[in-house]
This record gives sequence, structure tokens and C-alpha cells, in this order.
Amino acid sequence: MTAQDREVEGVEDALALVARDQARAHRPPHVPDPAHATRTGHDARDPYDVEAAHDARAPHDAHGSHDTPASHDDLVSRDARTAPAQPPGPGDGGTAGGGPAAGDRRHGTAWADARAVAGSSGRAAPAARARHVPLAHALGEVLAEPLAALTDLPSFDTSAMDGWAVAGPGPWAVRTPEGTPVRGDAAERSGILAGHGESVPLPDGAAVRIATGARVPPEATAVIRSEHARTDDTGHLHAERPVVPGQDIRSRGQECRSGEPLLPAGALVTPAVLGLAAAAGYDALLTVPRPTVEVLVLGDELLTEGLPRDGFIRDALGPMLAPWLRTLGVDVVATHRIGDDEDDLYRAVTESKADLVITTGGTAGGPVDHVHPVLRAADAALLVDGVTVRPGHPMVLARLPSGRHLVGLPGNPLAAVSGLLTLAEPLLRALAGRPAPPPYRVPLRDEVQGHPHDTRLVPVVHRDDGVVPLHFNGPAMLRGIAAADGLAVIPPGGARPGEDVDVLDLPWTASTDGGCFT
Ligand SMILES: Nc1nc2c(c(=O)[nH]1)N[C@H]1C(S)=C(S)[C@@H](COP(=O)(O)OP(=O)(O)OC[C@H]3O[C@@H](n4cnc5c(N)ncnc54)[C@H](O)[C@@H]3O)O[C@H]1N2
Ligand code: MOO
Repeated sequence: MTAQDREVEGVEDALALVARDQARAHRPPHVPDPAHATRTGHDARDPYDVEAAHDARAPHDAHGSHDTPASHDDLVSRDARTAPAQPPGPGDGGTAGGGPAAGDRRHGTAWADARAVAGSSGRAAPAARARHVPLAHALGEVLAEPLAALTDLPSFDTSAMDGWAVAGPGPWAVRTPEGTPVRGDAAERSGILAGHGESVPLPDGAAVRIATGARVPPEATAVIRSEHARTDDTGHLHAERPVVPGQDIRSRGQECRSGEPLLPAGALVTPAVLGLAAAAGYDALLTVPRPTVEVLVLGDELLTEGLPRDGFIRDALGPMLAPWLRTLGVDVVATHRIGDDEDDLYRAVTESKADLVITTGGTAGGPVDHVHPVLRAADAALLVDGVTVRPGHPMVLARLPSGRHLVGLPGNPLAAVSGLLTLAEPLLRALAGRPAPPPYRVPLRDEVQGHPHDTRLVPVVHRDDGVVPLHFNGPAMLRGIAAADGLAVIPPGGARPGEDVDVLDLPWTASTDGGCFT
């Protein structure tokens, strides 16, 4: 690990903490007013107005030249929408050199199909060996077997209050836990405490001082709270309100019986699950290990610090991906920066021991775009080669001969986010044994223009009356997504105001996701 890599790790940890803190709020606190985010002068124009127009001129040629001037006529409004072109189904089993998935760069796999292929490829991966881990290390993993109670809970009849255990009707003769009559202060001090062994049975007409959490003596019929009873000089206890049999006694097995299933296999181990498991008698849990991921950031033009200069730009993906991935419950083993060198990339890909290698950049057909040549040389099977989604259409999913996976994210930063959510997230969820969050739809507040044939993923922010699409959503821009709390899935042809659209939550806004525990 280089000094730079170590520095990046530090930044990532800090961002992971920010993510965790933000997960506590339903929506991120920093989300600006969408009116501001969407309508601040002409710079806030949807950049897709330009880039989609180019794409619409040559919608079937992801890698062709885009030299036609932009025209507003090329955009497709929802009203004018015709039935979207049916892209081919997901390819599977092609190789990087050809085959059903590899060949059709002109269309690519439909967005929903690409996600399904990624998920099923993760599920089909050789099952990661579940193993027992101490409770302290199980947070954020997934149960590989149901959590069954190892004991009754509570495991004995327990006093729910500080007070007096009594048997039968009162008044009661006060005694010590051992059965000796007692009065005055001595009676107050001689009670049954939590953590003490079983005391002698309490005969009818007797009372003994008892603490919250202590074992109720056999034959006791109720517990009376200290504030609801008084003792007299003769060593008797008097209730100051009616006593209901069983009151303030937590009876053994009230919460569960030994062997009773408490949670199903596949449940995420949250802090509450750790507490329940400990209460139910567990020292260790059988869990699916977190998938491991190695991130390879490609590009000779990337700087890791300071201002962009002389054609160099800052690496936006190195600082973003590892913490984002950690919110998905994975173990990011390293983020490495690799120049535009094919041999280095080949070595890094084929020597990685991670379950998933994620590359950034180099997916297109430029002179130093080495992802496809390396996958060919590594004899990888291309499961998804291009997706009909904007941004991000050159994304790629491959399975290496070792059975490990590679996701190639396009270099444009928002395109990389699109690839992350389209391919990496469903794959990693499946590898981790985690269920996908239930899909949900929300009305769109403002119209979003569509691509004629491709799905669009557009950063949005939730408001009471629906989701508001944010501008600055071009493939190279992170300004929109940084202010967003979700990505709206815009079907080919676009969506009108009020139309329901699918929304993908960002992990730091989905507090039920479990992603904040990493
Ligand atoms: N002739 C064509 N060229 C391109 C097409 C096309 O269809 N025909 N598609 C464009 C689209 S869409 C995308 S997306 C990109 C994908 O390119 P690559 O995956 O090969 O990525 P690069 O060329 O390496 O980089 C693209 C862009 O992103 C910047 N970049 C790369 N890495 C980072 C990073 N870590 N942080 C910030 N920015 C990064 C890079 O400097 C480039 O500007 O291809 C288009 N080209
Ligand atoms: O539009 Mo590219 O697909 O920049 O992602």
C-alpha cells in the first residue's frame, strides 16, 4: 500500500462515519432546497439537453462518433413517446471475445435485465462458506441459519420492579430470602437481588423484599412495587392498592421458549440482533462472510490531491467508491490506482483474491481503454457488456475463470455511480446473502425528458409531493448526486409530472438498509 493509498483509506473511514451519521436521519441533512439545486440560472440547465440530443442522433451506436449538432427535436417528451425499442435479453455465458452478451454493443442489455443478471450471477456464485464469528465481529453480516433461542426468555420468573414478592392475600409477614422473620430496616436490606440463586419457596401470607431483575421465589403470586406498600412495626407488609395475581412478574418464557425461531436465515445482523442473540444465549453466530472487493482506479490523468492542472483532474472515484461499497456491507480490501497500462491491469485483475474486482474507466473503445482487452486475455465470460442506460451505458460485468467477478464502471463519475447501482450492488447483495430492498415508486414532481431507447437514472430529492429531479446530472457531474437522496429510474421516452417512477435510495438515506454498520 502506498502512502497515497493509506491517505485515501483515512478519508474513506471518515466518509463512512459521515454516512453512518447521516443514516440516522431519514433524509440527509445537507440536501439543499431543490428549487435552488434545480433552478439557479442557465448553468443549471439539464446537461442531458445536450448529451441526449447527441445520443439520439445515433442511439444505437454507443461507440460511434457524436459529431451531429445538438437539436431539441431529438429529445423525446413523454407525450410523444412511442413504444420503447425492445432491447435484447440479458446475455449470459458470452466471452470477452464474442458471444451473445459481448457482441451487441449497439444496444446492450436492458437496465432491469442487467440488474437481474448481476443478482443471479451473485446467487449462483459458489456459496461463500458460512462460519461462526464472535458476536463482536458479526455486525452487518447476514445470518446463515435461523436464530433460534438457546433458552427460554426470560429464563426464570423475574421481578419487573423493585418491591416485595408476596404469596396469597395480605397483609404479609415479612421474611428474609432464607425464610427468617424480619422487621424494620433489616427487612428492607435483606431482599433477593438480581443475580442471586433460587430462594426458598414463599408460603402463603409471606413477603420478601425483591429487586428488579431478581428471581421471583417459588410460590410467589405477585410483586408489589415499593411505592405501593408499607411495613408496620410488627413486621407486616400492607398493600396500598389492590394486588392482581401475577402483577409485575415477567414469567419464564414470556418472550420465547427455548428452540423458538427468533429470526430467519438471511436476516441482517444489526445492533439489535446482536443484543437479542446475546440475550438468547449466543456467543457466536453462523453468518455469511462479507464479500471482498478490490477497487482498481484506472487513468493516467488522475491526481490524488490539489487542484486540477495541465489536463490532469482529481480522482473523484477513489474517495467515493470504497465508502459507498462499505455501506453495502462489503469488505473493501484495497483501492489501487493503476495507470493506463494494460499489463498492469491484467496482473491486478488476474492476481486479485477479492470476490469482486471493480475497475473505473477504460470501458469504452479509446486507445487506452484496456478493460475489454484484459477481459479477453483473461478468458473472462462477459455476462453484461453495455447496458441501455444513461449515464453509464459502457458498464460491464464479467466472470473470471476463477469464478470471481469483475464490474467495469465507466470513468465518467455519474456513469460510474450508475454502474455501481446497476451491476455491483445487486451482485454484492446476492454474494452477501442480503435481500434486495423492496422496490418503490414515487410521483415525479417535474417532467424529465427521456432518452428515446434507454433508461435514464436521474438524481432526485424527496419532498412531500414526490421526488424532484435535480439538474447537474450529466455523466461527468457529481453535483446533482451529491445533493440527492435517490436516483429516479426514467423509462425510455421520459416521464411527466405526477407520473410514478421507481426510485433507488442512496445507501445513506435508506436507514433500514443496514448499510451503516460498516
Ligand atoms: N467514441 C465514443 N466515445 C465515448 C463513448 C462512445 O459511445 N463513443 N461513450 C462515452 C461514455 S457514455 C462514457 S461513460 C465514457 C466511458 O469511458 P471509459 O469507461 O473508457 O472511461 P475513460 O475514458 O477512462 O474516462 C472517461 C472520463 O471520465 C474521467 N474519469 C475517469 N476516471 C475518473 C476518476 N477516477 N475520477 C474522475 N474522472 C474520471 C476521464 O478523465 C474521462 O473524462 O466514454 C465516452 N466516450
Ligand atoms: O453517458 Mo456515459 O454512459 O457518460 O455514461
